[in-house]
Amino acid sequence: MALPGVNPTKTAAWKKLQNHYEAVKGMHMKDMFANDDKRAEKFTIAFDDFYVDFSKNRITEETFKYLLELANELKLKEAITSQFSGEHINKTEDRAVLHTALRAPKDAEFIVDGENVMPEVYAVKDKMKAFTNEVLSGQRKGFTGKAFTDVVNIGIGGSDLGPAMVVDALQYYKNHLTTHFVSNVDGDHVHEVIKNLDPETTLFVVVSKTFTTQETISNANTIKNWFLKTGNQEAIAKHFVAVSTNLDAVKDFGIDPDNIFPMWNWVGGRFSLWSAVGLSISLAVGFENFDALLRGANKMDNHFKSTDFDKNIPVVLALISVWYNNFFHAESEAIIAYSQYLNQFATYLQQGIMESNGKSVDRNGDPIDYQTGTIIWGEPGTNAQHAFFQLIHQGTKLIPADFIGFKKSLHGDKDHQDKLISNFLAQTEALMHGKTEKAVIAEGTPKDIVPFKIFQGNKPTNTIFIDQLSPESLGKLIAMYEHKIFVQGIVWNIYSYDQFGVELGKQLASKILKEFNGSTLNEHDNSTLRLLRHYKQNS
Ligand SMILES: O=P(O)(O)OC[C@H]1O[C@](O)(CO)[C@@H](O)[C@@H]1O
Repeated sequence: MALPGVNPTKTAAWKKLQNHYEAVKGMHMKDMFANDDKRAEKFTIAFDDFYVDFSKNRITEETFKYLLELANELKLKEAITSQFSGEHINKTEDRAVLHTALRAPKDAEFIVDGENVMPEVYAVKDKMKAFTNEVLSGQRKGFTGKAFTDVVNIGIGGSDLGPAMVVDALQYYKNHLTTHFVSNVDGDHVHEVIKNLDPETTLFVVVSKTFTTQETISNANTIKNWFLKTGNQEAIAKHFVAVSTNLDAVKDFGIDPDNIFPMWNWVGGRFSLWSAVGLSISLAVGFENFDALLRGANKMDNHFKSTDFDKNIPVVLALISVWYNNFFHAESEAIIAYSQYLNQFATYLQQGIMESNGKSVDRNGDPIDYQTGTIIWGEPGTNAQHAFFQLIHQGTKLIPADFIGFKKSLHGDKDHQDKLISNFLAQTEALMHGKTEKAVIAEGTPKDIVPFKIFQGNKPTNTIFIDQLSPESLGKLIAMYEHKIFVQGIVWNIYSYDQFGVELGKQLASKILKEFNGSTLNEHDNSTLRLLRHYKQNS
């Protein structure tokens, strides 16, 4: 069954929400809490080691009811079933969307075009496990017989951001290998990374679903040429492996067919870290930890698939985000993780969320006249507090934020942890409560300074409180956002799994690249033409 193409703004629930918004928009959350001492209890979901409090939002029980009605009216349950059953819900590319199969148990069944993909999934997992163990034990060696000390992941977008974020997030669990990531076509990136590497002890993992991406192929070629200054063609087989769906192109590049880890078209790039794209994760933290990451994601998949919507974390977070995006006209959402380990988490989610839901044509092919994908940004707390929190607290924009925190630290420094978590809790309280004129005056503030010290409050946040950062809890957290993306795509009546919006710039860049070497210039607007000439003259 194809996903329906219903304009959400035409549903009965949307109309109810629209009217209801007029009644709610002026309410202060402070009063909502004062009038209902069970509010936090009602708007909290506990699942496994996750405690998600969404009570500090500008919602009432009525809002929540209408949002759930919206999900039902738009047939979310049926859409979830379509996704998990391998239907080609990525209609514009005619593909199934089954990253969930990658983290399912071996005896699960995921049918793509009439065939259960689980045996293939597990064959690749077994290959990853064996390869990881051989590298880590030193059994697999470089061309001069030395064990590997370094791994370089060469990829971009989904072939870089997921592995890079996870390796950084799980650095506490890391082993002796040093992991590097080369992504940008900026030559300074690749040269900066290789300048201190020893070709005899470095393993290169070229990750590209298509194996045609300009950045990745350029970086891989630069590294191969650098490598060939020391090693010979035969040595390449020991030092280069690839992850791709394009097996012929990988072979043409010169990589030994035994060193290819396949992936599949039913895995989108930005949802691929669970596949062999995660090889550098497995190498960095060991296969057992990689598997635990997958296990965590699978637990979130089951929660998403089988929990009623009112207790379903991804569904609730998605609907609340729709509430702000489409009724309050909030343009962005901040992701603030109170863990330095999650330093790259917001950057990673930018691709997941913005590449998926940054669309303006609906599932019928018609232009959309309502807001879709939100702008995602963020930095870890407490650093973010000293950077941009001023604007969230006292600026003119409404910025709903997810606060992610962990009850226990990894190094066990209770003094630091108490300080960190006191900030984590204080910020959402301050954002909700604000500070009244009366309170500012009571502090003895000079009269002319009083207006500047008032905080309106009423700033929405979700608190995602997790026991501890582990491969498993990280897997759940990532999967939680993946499902949120899916739900929002269903509500907004868009296709979340293509990314045609990145193509135009790529096409023009390849045209311009040719003009650098030729004497004739193509037709361009006057600005681009002058810039192009400026570059040609001065480079
Ligand atoms: O893995 P590939 O094919 O090199 O693609 C890299 C990235 O490029 C994109 O297609 C567009 O940026 C992403 O969706 C993808 O993750």
